[in-house]
Amino acid sequence: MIAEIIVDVSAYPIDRPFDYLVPEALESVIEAGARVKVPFGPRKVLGYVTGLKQESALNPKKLKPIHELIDLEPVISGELLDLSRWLANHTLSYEIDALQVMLPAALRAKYEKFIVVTEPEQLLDADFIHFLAGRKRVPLKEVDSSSLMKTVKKYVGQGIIAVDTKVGQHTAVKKIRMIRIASHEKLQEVLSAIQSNAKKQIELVQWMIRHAEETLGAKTVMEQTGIQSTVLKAIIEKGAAVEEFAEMYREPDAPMLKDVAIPEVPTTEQQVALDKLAASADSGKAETFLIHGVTGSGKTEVYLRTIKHVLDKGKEAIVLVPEISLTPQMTARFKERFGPLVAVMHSGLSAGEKYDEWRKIHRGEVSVVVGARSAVFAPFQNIGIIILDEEHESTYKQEDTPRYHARDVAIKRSEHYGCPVILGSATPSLESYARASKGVYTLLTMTKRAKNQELPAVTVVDMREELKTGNRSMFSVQLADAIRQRMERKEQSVLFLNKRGFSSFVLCRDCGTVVECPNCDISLTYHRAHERLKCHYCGHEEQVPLVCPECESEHIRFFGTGTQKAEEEIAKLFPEARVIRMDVDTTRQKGAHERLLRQFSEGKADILLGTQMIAKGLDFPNITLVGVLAADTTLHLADFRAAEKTFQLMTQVSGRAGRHDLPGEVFIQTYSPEHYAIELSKAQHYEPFYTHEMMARKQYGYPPFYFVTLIQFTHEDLLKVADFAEKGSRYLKDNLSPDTVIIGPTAAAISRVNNRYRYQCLIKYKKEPKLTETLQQLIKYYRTDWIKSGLTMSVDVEPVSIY
Ligand SMILES: Nc1ncnc2c1ncn2[C@@H]1O[C@H](COP(=O)(O)OP(=O)(O)OP(=O)(O)O)[C@@H](O)[C@H]1O
Ligand SMILES: [Zn+2]
Ligand SMILES: [Zn+2]
Repeated sequence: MIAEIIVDVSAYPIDRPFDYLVPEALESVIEAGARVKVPFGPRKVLGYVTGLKQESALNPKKLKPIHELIDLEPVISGELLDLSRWLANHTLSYEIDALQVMLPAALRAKYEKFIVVTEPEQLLDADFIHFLAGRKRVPLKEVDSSSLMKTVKKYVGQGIIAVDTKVGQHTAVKKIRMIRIASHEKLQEVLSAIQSNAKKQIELVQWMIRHAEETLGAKTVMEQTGIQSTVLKAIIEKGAAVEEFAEMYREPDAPMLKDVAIPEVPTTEQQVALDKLAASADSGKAETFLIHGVTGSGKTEVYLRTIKHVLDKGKEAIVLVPEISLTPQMTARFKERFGPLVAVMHSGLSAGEKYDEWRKIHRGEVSVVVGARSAVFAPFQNIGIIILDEEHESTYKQEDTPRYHARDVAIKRSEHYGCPVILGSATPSLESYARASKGVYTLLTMTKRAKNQELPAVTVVDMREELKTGNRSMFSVQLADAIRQRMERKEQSVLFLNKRGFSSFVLCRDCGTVVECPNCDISLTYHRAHERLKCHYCGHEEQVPLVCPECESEHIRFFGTGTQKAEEEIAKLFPEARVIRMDVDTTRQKGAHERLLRQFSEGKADILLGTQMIAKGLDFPNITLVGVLAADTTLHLADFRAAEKTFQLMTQVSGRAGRHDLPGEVFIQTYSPEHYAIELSKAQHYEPFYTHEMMARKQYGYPPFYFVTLIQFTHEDLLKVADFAEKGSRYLKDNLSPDTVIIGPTAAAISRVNNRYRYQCLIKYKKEPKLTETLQQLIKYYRTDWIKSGLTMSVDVEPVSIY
C-alpha cells in the first residue's frame, strides 16, 4: 500500500504530496487525515496522509517507508482535507500551511535535536564526557557555549556522535494519577501483614477499607487522609491499591458575568427571521443569510434559538465572534443556554486548553463551539449552522499565510453540509450588503431594538470650537457635563478612545518634529512607565530626548490621547469617579478581561474607559452614556476602508448606550464634524451611508465594484525592492487581461519596517480568469529564484487593509 503524504516543510519544490510505502503492520489501521513521521532527506519530519492507493507511478524500490503512525484516529476528516486543498488554491499558500491552520498548535510538530553518542566514549575529551554526565542522548539545546558547539561539530564530522531530530507534539494530553483501591478482603490481608509500628500505613489502609473498590484521585486521597505520598507508595507496593492514569481536560475558567434574563418571547422581527432560518436549516440546502439588525435588536437571541433548533435535529453549530473581547459575555450567554455542550476557543486560552477544547469537538462530546476566526475549522462532522457575528470585522481575515477569510471558509463548509450560514451585523461590510442587495445572500432586517427602546441620541462635538474657546482638555464641556450627570444619577458611562495610529508620540511644540523610529517610517510610541520610546513595528527602543533633535528646543514632550492620559484627565475632572481602564496594558494578564468586565457589570465602577476592545458586544443595563473622545483617528488611515471603518466603529460604540430601560445618549468628539462618515453616524442609518460610500467606491474603482489583490515586496536594499516590484508588475501586466488594472509598484504607506523597504502593487479586476494561474507562476519565480536575493514577496487576495 502507498500513502500520499504532505510533509511539514514549506518550500516551493515540496508543495505536493509525496509517495511513501505503508509498512504491512500499519495497512489495516492507517487512514487519510492521520499524522505520520516520515524520513525526508537526512531527517524525520511530520506529515499528513492525504490519500492512500495501491500503486505509485514511481519505482516502489525507491520509496521510503513511513517511520511511524502518530494517529490511529485521523485528526483531519475527509471534508477538511478537501477544504485544505481548496484553501491552498484560493489563498495561494502551501498545502502544508492550509492543513496546519486547521489544527490546534498542540498537534503541530515540535522538532527537537538530540546528540547521540554512537562510538565508544574513550574517544571523547574530558570536558565533553563531563557534559554528557553518563547520558547517551542529550538535547542539543543544552549546548550553551560556542566552544562546546565546536566540539559537537568536530565529533559529528568524525562520526563519533550524531545529531538526531525527534519529532514530538507540543502539548500532551493532561493525565492525572488515580488510585484504584483493592477489595475488602485484600485490604484486610495487607493490614494484617503491616508491622504494628507503621502507624501511618495502618491508618491509611483502614481508611481504604471504608473506600474499598473505589477509584479516587491520588490528590484527593492525600488531602482526605493527610498522609504523605511515600506512605501511599508503600501501601501500593503491598498491593492495597493500583495506580492508574486518567485523561482529563484543562477547564478554562468559565466567565461569570451578571447577565440579563433570557427573553421569553421573540419580537415580531425576530420571529420572522427565526422562521426563515428554521425553514432553510430543514431544507438541507446551503444558503447564506445576512442579518442586518440595529444594535440591541436581539441578533444574539436569534442565533441562540436557531442553534437550539439545529441541535434538536442532532446537528452541530459553529459560532464565530471577532476577538477575545467579545467572548466573556458571549460565552456566558451560550454556556447558560447549552451548558456543557459548548466548547470555547479563543486566543486567551493556553495551548493545552485549546487542545482540550479541540478534542471535545473531535470526539463529539460537545455540539456548539464559540470561538474566534480559527474555530471555523472546528472538526465537527454534521454541521447544521455556521454563524459569524459582527461579520464586518477585519479580524475575520487572517493576516499571515494562509490569508483566508473566515466568511469564505464558512460558506465553503456550508456547501458541503447543506446548511445555512448567518452573517450578522448592525453595520454590514459593504461587500456583504452589496451581495445581499443582489440576492446572492438572503437579507433579514431587524430595524427595532428588542425592547422597543429608542436608539440613543447622538451629538457631534466640534473640537476645533472647544479649542477656540480655550478648552484644551480631551473632554468637551458637553461631554464633561454629561458624565457629571451620570455620576449624580448613579448610571454608567463608557468612554471610547481609538488608539490605533494616534497613540502618544513625542512632539516638539516649536518646530513640530515627531520622534520617529530609525528603522521604520513611523513615529515612536511613548511609554510612561519606563519613560521610554518604543517602535511597535520593529521593537526599537530609546530614551525620551530632553531637547528636540532638530531645533534643540526644550519644548519637546509627549502628545496624544492614550488611555493613561485620559485616565489622568478624568481623575482631575472627577476625583470621586471610579474608573476601569481596559486596553492592551491592563488586559495582558490571563483572565483580566473577564475580571474587569465583571467588575463593571456589578456596578463597581462609574466609567469604563477603553480602546477598540470595548466597542462591541457589551450589553449592560446601566450604561446610558457613550463618549467617543476622538473620532478622527480611524478617518485618517491611509486605506480605502477608512470611512467605512469609522462609520462602523461609531455605530457600534453608540449601540452600547440605552439598551435596556434607561434611555441612552452619545457624544462624538471630532476635528472633522463635516465628514460624511461622522455626519451619517449621527442619524445611525446604515442605508444612506451605504449609498454614499458605494458611490465613492464606484468612482475610485474599489471593492465591492472591483476585486483587489495586493502584492507586497520587501528588501533591505531600496533599489533591489523597487527593481523586483517592477519586474513583478511587468509580469502581471504581460499576463493578465487588458481590462485588469495594475496600480504601482509604489512604496507602501509605511515604507520601511525593521530596516526593510516595502513596495507594493495592487491588482484591480472585475473578472480575471487567469488570476490564480498567473499569480501561481509569479510565486514560483519568487520561491525558486528571487527569494535567494533576500526578497520577500506576499500575495494577499482581497486584503482587508492596504497600508
Ligand atoms: N425578544 C426579546 N424580548 C426581550 N428582550 C430581548 C429579546 N431579544 C433580546 N432581548 C434583549 O435585548 C438585548 C439586546 O439583545 P442582543 O444582545 O441579542 O442584541 P444584538 O442585536 O446582538 O446587539 P449588538 O449587535 O448591539 O451586540 C439583550 O439584553 C437581550 O437579552
Ligand atoms: Zn523642534
Ligand atoms: Zn521600528
